[in-house]
Amino acid sequence: MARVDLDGNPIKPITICMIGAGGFIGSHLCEKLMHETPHTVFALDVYNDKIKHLLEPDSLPWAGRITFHRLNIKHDSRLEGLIKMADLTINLAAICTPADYNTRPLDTIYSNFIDALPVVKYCSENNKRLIHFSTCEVYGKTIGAFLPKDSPLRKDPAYYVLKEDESPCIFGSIEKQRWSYACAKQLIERLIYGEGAENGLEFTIVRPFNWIGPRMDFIPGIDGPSEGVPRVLACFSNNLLRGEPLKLVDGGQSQRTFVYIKDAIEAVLLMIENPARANGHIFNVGNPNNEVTVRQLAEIMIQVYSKVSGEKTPATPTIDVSSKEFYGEGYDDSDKRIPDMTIINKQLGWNPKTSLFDLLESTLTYQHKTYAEAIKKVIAKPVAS
Ligand SMILES: NC(=O)c1ccc[n+]([C@@H]2O[C@H](COP(=O)([O-])OP(=O)(O)OC[C@H]3O[C@@H](n4cnc5c(N)ncnc54)[C@H](O)[C@@H]3O)[C@@H](O)[C@H]2O)c1
Ligand SMILES: O=c1ccn([C@@H]2O[C@H](COP(=O)(O)OP(=O)(O)O[C@H]3OC[C@@H](O)[C@H](O)[C@H]3O)[C@@H](O)[C@H]2O)c(=O)[nH]1
Repeated sequence: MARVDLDGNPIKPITICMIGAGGFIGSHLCEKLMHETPHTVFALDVYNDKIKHLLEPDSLPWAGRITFHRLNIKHDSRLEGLIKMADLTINLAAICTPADYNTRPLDTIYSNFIDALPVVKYCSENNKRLIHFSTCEVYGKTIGAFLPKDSPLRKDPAYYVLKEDESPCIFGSIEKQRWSYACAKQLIERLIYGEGAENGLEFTIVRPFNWIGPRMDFIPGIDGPSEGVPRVLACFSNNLLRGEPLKLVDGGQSQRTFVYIKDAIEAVLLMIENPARANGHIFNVGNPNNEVTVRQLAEIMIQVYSKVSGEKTPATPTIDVSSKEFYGEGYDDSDKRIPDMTIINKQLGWNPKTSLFDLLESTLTYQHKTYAEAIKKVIAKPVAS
């Protein structure tokens, strides 16, 4: 049965240059493209651990449709040629773990702005379509965050719902270096938008709202550095696997909406295969129905993990820590992230399906299956004298 786009036109196979294909989102996107479409992928990244299962053995049904190119886009002459050979470039490459933003602000700014400049240039000069991954963090803080704590207006959606074509970008002061990432992402968005307006670049910008699922980041001391600080799903998974209390930064009062990676990848495939509907647009991709405070997230994960692992919940399941202690100087946070869904509904007819409980059940099942044995060995091993 020939595959058709949202307007009933047959979808013809294309070649995609995917930068950062070896990461969390990239690995799921490569899986989707190999399993469900005829498209060809050049997978560019410095690592390929998360996509190795797609690259070998040669007997895989899609063999030949995905090739891995180990390169660092900061300084690799192969980049332009690969963009020119493809029909579409998807740029996922970034330093995107908050623990780095205030501790490695220069690397963060270079990674999220400077290093993306040649990608945009090569696409624009060669009339190639670009799908660029930004972040919901470009919205920063809500307008409501500045209202008095007891103001009834805080309940008014006009003060907290985040809309691509209306909401401002509100960051903390310069010494709050956490915002180095979001501000770099804002400026690359503005550059891409300008290339579209002035030079006709066909672009789509994606603002992910906390996509979570298997293969996100790493478990410190197992498949990442012991001192590494990944994003909250991996931090909490690590604490649960080790039977440690989950650390709630500044009491875990910040709110987030989480969307299952598999739902979100559906939205990206719609953007890839419906260029006429996606070009020129910025899209929120998230699940407004899955809002929790970080403390509530911890509580649900504790409950689900004990169901998945059969282990009982430790006496002290959570502890509060200060952001200064956990992240160091210059941390700041987004208070609330609820995506307005009007534009993505209208253009692509996409909506998320998976509840927070269900996505956490499948993700923690994966985490427990993948890491529990290795963690037991590490815990059992006497500390090196
Ligand atoms: N996961 C989310 O919830 C989320 C939310 C908002 C924004 N994003 C954005 O989506 C994109 C992908 O995020 P992710 O969650 O998959 O992160 P990730 O860290 O798992 O993936 C990023 C990948 O880019 C690669 N990369 C970084 N710099 C590179 C370079 N110079 N050359 C080659 N490869 C390089 C990394 O090796 C990594 O594999 C990022 O741009 C991020 O800002 C993700
Ligand atoms: O162990 C932890 C880890 C994190 N947290 C808190 O959990 C919340 C989420 O933290 P994360 O590290 O997952 O990342 P954030 O949601 O703040 O930003 C992320 O959003 C989407 C993308 O732009 C990036 O992947 C990243 O910037 C923050 O309030 C953080 O302070 C804890 O309370 N305890």
